Amino acid sequence: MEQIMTKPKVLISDKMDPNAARIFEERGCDVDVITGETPEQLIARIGEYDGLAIRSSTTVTDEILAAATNLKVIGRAGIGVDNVDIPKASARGVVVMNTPFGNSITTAEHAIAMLLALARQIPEANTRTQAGEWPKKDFMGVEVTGKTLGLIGAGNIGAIVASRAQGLRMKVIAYDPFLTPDRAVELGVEKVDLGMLVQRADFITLHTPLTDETRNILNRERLEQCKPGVRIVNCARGGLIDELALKDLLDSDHIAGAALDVFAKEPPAADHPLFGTPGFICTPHLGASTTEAQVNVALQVAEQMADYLVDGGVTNALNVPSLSAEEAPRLRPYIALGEKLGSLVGQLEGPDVNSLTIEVEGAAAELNMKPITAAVLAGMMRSWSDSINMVNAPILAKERGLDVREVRHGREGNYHTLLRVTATTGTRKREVAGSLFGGSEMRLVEIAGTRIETDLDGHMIYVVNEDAPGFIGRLGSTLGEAGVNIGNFHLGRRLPDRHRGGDAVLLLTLDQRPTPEVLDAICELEGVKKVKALSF
Ligand SMILES: NC(=O)C1=CN([C@@H]2O[C@H](COP(=O)(O)OP(=O)(O)OC[C@H]3O[C@@H](n4cnc5c(N)ncnc54)[C@H](O)[C@@H]3O)[C@@H](O)[C@H]2O)C=CC1
Ligand SMILES: O=C(O)CCC(=O)C(=O)O
Repeated sequence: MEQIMTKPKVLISDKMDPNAARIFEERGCDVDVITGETPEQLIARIGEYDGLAIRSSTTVTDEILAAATNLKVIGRAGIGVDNVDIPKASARGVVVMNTPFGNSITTAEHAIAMLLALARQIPEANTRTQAGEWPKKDFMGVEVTGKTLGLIGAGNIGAIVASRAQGLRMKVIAYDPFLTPDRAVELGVEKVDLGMLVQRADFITLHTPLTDETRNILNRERLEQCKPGVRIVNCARGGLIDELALKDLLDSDHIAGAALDVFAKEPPAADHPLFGTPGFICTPHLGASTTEAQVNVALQVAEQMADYLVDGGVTNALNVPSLSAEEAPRLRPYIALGEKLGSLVGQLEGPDVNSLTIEVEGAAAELNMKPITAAVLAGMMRSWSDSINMVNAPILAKERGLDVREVRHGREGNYHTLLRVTATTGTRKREVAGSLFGGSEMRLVEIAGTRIETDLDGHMIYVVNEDAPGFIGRLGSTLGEAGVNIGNFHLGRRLPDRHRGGDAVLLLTLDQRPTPEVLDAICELEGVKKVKALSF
């Protein structure tokens, strides 16, 4: 993917284990650690950075992204990315990554700790005992052994909670629309619907992201349907539970206990209605706060971001396909070739292109095609519109309704490796092909049905003319009279017959950009059918 030639600059804007800064430095990045800034301060600063490493305190809004004119990647040292406007980041071509496993054990352990704390009312018993009381009779707890735990969300953290709860001899049921029956068997959990879960569970723990579907998943109605005496733990995201309804149902003793690590608004107001409610306990979003988890996520986010900024590798990105740091160097010349071929068809056909076919053959057919396709799209659309890169090009192509096909040929062709791009508009079809010589030197090898072999570099002119004697001389004189020097000259006859008297295709590299007057003069030469200035 995109590679930075100067030293990449990274900002760590949230409190993060120092290993992150160390890794960035070791990987050749300049790094600043500046935490606790206001959004305005971040907006003023962000323009100078290529990478932004965050936890949950920094909220990356479109305003911040708009000011982040150099930003290539945002790395979340953690799982939830609801503090990043991912659609806006994608539209601006910024990769968003997270570390999906680094803190999952820690967060699952926190959920189990909260569950046991609720079952035995440990926080309040502790407070009163240390205050000099001996309130033994006020704290009758419940055993968890033999009780039913209802998991809402059985992904990474939910699965770990299930295994720990099974160790405590609990029966685990789970509501997760994406949980397959096979996976449920593997986890040893019973898959149920949400209605069934709330009716049967003695304890409920939540482990979903906050989405439009999960917001208020435990709303007042669902909370009222819960088994009387239920205890609920949320170490996932605020907003999954209706906090006011939770307060009312704790007050009425329908719910025996609730433990929140996360709140709809963080930090919550000092007079939050749940504070002081009997049976309610909370922690300040501590789910991921262990030494082990913070080292894990810091190391992982820094390695991933450096892979991208230094080598072009992409891991755990939420808005682009993965590309390993080993694959990236092999793909880099194809990405460059794809961008050039895309740019060529984009310049020749303009924004009328409505479908694009990308074919790979020979050695190219062994590679991950997604980055090559993204490069062709970026090259093509960048010739019509600014701020396009490999991250936002596939999204913008989809928005435009561009039909994009990828074809991988097993056949052996004339070239060791070949990338062919065919763009169609309502009326025309444009086919170009390129190859790599010596592993990395790119060449255009076919255009308009004509075999040719040229670099696509600098200022060029593309000419289609009737193949007749004297034309090249007249063209040379026209350019010479205008003071335009020809650097390179490539000529081919159109396939398949390549007969004399048909059309010829010329690609000229010039030392300077041709003026509109020069192009008009070439257009007027006898036999000229098409002239187009190109630049790469
Ligand atoms: N308190 C804390 O400090 C931390 C909180 N978290 C939160 O925990 C959440 C879960 O993390 P992981 O398990 O790693 O994520 P995950 O992506 O592995 O699992 C999420 C699960 O939720 C399920 N899900 C999605 N929509 C659902 C719906 N409408 N109803 C029921 N299930 C649904 C998915 O199918 C998936 O299995 C994260 O999204 C994050 O917000 C994560 C780490 C630390
Ligand atoms: O970074 C943190 O402390 C919060 C972790 C978290 O919420 C997450 O990883 O989703």
